[in-house]
Amino acid sequence: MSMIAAFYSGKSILITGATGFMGKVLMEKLFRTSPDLKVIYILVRPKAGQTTQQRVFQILNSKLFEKVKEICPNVHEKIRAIYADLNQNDFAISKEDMQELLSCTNIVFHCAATVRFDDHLRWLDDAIIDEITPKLIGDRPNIYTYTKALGEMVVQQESENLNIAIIRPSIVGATWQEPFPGWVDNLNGPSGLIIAAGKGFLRSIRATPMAVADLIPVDTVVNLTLAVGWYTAVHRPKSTLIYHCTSGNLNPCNWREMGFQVLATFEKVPFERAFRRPNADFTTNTITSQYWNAVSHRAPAIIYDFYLRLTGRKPRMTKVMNRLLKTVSMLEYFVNRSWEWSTYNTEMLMSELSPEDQRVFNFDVRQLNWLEYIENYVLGVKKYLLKEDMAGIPEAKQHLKRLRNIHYLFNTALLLIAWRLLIARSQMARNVWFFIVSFCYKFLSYFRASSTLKV
Ligand SMILES: CCCCCCCCCCCCCCCC(=O)SCCNC(=O)CCNC(=O)[C@H](O)C(C)(C)COP(=O)(O)OP(=O)(O)OC[C@H]1O[C@@H](n2cnc3c(N)ncnc32)[C@H](O)[C@@H]1OP(=O)(O)O
Ligand SMILES: NC(=O)C1=CN([C@@H]2O[C@H](COP(=O)(O)OP(=O)(O)OC[C@H]3O[C@@H](n4cnc5c(N)ncnc54)[C@H](OP(=O)(O)O)[C@@H]3O)[C@@H](O)[C@H]2O)C=CC1
Repeated sequence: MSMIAAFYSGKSILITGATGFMGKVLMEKLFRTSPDLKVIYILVRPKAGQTTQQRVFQILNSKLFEKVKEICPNVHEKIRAIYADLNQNDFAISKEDMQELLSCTNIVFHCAATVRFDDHLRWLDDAIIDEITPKLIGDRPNIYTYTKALGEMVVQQESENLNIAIIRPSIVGATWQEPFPGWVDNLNGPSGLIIAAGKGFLRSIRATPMAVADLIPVDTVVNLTLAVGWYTAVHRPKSTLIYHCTSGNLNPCNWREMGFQVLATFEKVPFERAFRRPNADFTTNTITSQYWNAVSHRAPAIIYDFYLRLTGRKPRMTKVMNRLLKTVSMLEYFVNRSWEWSTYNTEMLMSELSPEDQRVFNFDVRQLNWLEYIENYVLGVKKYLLKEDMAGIPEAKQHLKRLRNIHYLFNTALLLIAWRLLIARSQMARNVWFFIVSFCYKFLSYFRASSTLKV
């Protein structure tokens, strides 16, 4: 019997950010392993024209929750969606709901956050904020990392007699094993770049090939989170423990290996209707990177937009490319550095788990096979983000062959034009050209003569 699963049975649990990537996987795992938990309160705000109830309905009807619905058929009765907006005073939670939460909640998992890198700080006048932001964030690469640090500080300062723990995941990726491999539902982190590369938009990135690609599967983060919840409540450590949920020092993989495997998977399962053939060059040099941005990214976008204009359609590729390059530039900080995270607390926790718990709540990233994981990740991006059917693979491969032929044709035409221009302007180029032509002619004549002799 899993002690962790038993711990959550009969409990009332509050999750913030349950509609997000990690929150959904957390909720799914809780229902699957502790189906007799009492209730999960989730703080939800209406979004994109959907009410809070519609959002919950959509989550429960997604593929992610298929297994849960078999194990816990009354799952919808065990979710209590509470209207909330964490940006508002008292989170905009009604008095009755707040009362219920305060009196019934046993455990809180706080996952909500805005994960955009460029959100604005709000408390002051915009002009003042813009001026002081660089000073406030100091060496940090963006407002996101600065506000995460502030969040940790507030939690530690205000915790009083609560048992709390902090989990710091690195770059969270698709599921490794549970409830099935490769599940992902948003464009953050590597997922957006995998799409951009697979569709042939992104062909070069300023990244350090040997830097550690510290990815961590979302189900690993969730398993650690649930184990931490159990340990913190049962063992009540004297101080607030920080758990690094990272792969870098236990099972490192670098960006070069990762890029290579991503490209290898595109060969087997290409994405549909690619703009260009997928390729991923990593360069550390700023000038080379700018060159590739001009030649490999902006120029094809401009040419394609020209073609769209010629055929009476609205140009759009330059806009898409500008957005993509902006996103890539925001992620560059993380792909050009390696960090060493202490996994002392995480390993200590692992040693405290029973063999059964180590199996059910596995967060031992040493068991992760990167090649298999990345292949499943790319497949997951294709299936769950792009919603592409596997039946379309032969057509996608044909399309890539056509793109390759267009590429060869285009390059040959370019070479001929360049050569023609050179010949027109330079005596030396003309001499080289006549030398090559006469050499080829003599070569062919010799072979013709020798084959005639044999006959
Ligand atoms: C073979 C190569 C593999 C190489 C693989 C390298 C992986 C290298 C990963 C490093 C990753 C480090 C991460 C560490 C720490 C966290 O893990 S924190 C969680 C991660 N957070 C993020 O990734 C957020 C990054 N994104 C942003 O901050 C904002 O989207 C940006 C970059 C500022 C863009 O803002 P914006 O111009 O206002 O654009 P926004 O309205 O957000 O979106 C515009 C369009 O772009 C799309 N979009 C948004 N985000 C993305 C995205 N990430 N990608 C693509 N499209 C996107 C939107 O869907 C939208 O499309 P439409 O709806 O218009 O059709
Ligand atoms: N993804 C990653 O690579 C990493 C993530 N993390 C951290 O893990 C946590 C979860 O991230 P992830 O699931 O990827 O992020 P998502 O963007 O997928 O989810 C964020 C969640 O927070 C909710 N939220 C944001 N603002 C508010 C608000 N004002 N009121 C109510 N709810 C709000 C969102 O609700 P809604 O659906 O309504 O927008 C959503 O449920 C975050 O704390 C993040 O910083 C840490 C390291 C890496």
